[in-house]
Amino acid sequence: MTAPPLFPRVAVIGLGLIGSSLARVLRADPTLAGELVAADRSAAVCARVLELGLADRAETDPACAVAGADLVILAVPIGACADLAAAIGPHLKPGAILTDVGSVKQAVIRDVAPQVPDGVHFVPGHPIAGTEHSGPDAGFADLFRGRWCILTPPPGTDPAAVEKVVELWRRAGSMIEVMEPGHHDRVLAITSHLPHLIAYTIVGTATDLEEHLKSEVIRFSASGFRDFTRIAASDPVMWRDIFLNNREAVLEIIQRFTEDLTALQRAIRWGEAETLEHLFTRTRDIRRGIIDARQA
Ligand SMILES: NC(=O)C1=CN([C@@H]2O[C@H](COP(=O)(O)OP(=O)(O)OC[C@H]3O[C@@H](n4cnc5c(N)ncnc54)[C@H](O)[C@@H]3O)[C@@H](O)[C@H]2O)C=CC1
Ligand SMILES: O=C(O)C(=O)Cc1ccc(O)cc1
Repeated sequence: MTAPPLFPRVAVIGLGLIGSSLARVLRADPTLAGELVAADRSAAVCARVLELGLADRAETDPACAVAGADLVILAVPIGACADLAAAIGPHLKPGAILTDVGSVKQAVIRDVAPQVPDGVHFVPGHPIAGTEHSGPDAGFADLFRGRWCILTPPPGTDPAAVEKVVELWRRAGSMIEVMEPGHHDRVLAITSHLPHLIAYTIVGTATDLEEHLKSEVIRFSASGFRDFTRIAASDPVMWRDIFLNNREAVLEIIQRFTEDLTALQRAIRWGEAETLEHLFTRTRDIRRGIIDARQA
């Protein structure tokens, strides 16, 4: 007799880039998941998910989708989590595990935890992997391979539930780190949220240029600007929600960034060659450190 899968029934809510990538991981490993139920508020997404063979069933009503599920994964924009948690909370099976993939953790915990009934285990998570694309066709099973996934379980969370979510991400090929949610939000403010904000700003500045200059920018765009346009093409609703929900940490890091930018502005104005070279040497060391860590 074969052993039952780790999660006999899984419900994935939100079948965009991340949800559909996870669905592909779950589909590929019968020892990981049994029945897979998809829920998305878009009927078109539900239909596409079934066409792609990513789920056994697809529902537009999340409450129907979570009934009887052993694992429920929220993979929707952060701003949708509060209402969604309220809608599914009463329908979660006792003993079920609820997890999410949101890019900000304190706000999601604030919005979701109060809706989680006793006996259901909430293990918040965040895969540090993605692209600028959205929707069920954009997902792929290898998205998480070799990338970090950060879990931020509240104190007192059942260790067996945390271990099961760790195992899910291990099977997706990720490396796992457990972190306090506030710390997660500060780290991501600098490593992910500020870079996206800078990209949106640079591309916005180029967009506002006079017409003739703008067409030259597009025509002759060198790789630096092109890289920024990739990031600035990321989903507007998702990033709106990230900035609104990681307000404190992002404002703090913008303040520091602005001070550093002003210092650079000053160095350029006054021709302080050494200041510029010194900073650019330090930043090159950071890049080398990242590459070395990846190869280690
Ligand atoms: N895109 C990325 O690179 C990464 C995204 N994340 C997080 O993953 C989550 C999902 O992001 P993506 O997959 O990129 O988004 P996406 O835009 O590709 O997909 C989101 C899906 O959720 C559905 N949806 C929205 N509100 C809903 C609701 N109330 N009920 C049911 N379905 C709903 C949409 O119809 C859509 O199909 C976000 O919270 C984001 O912060 C985490 C890591 C990377
Ligand atoms: O596409 C990129 O460069 C990303 O940075 C993807 C990404 C977006 C949001 C996250 O919370 C994690 C990863």
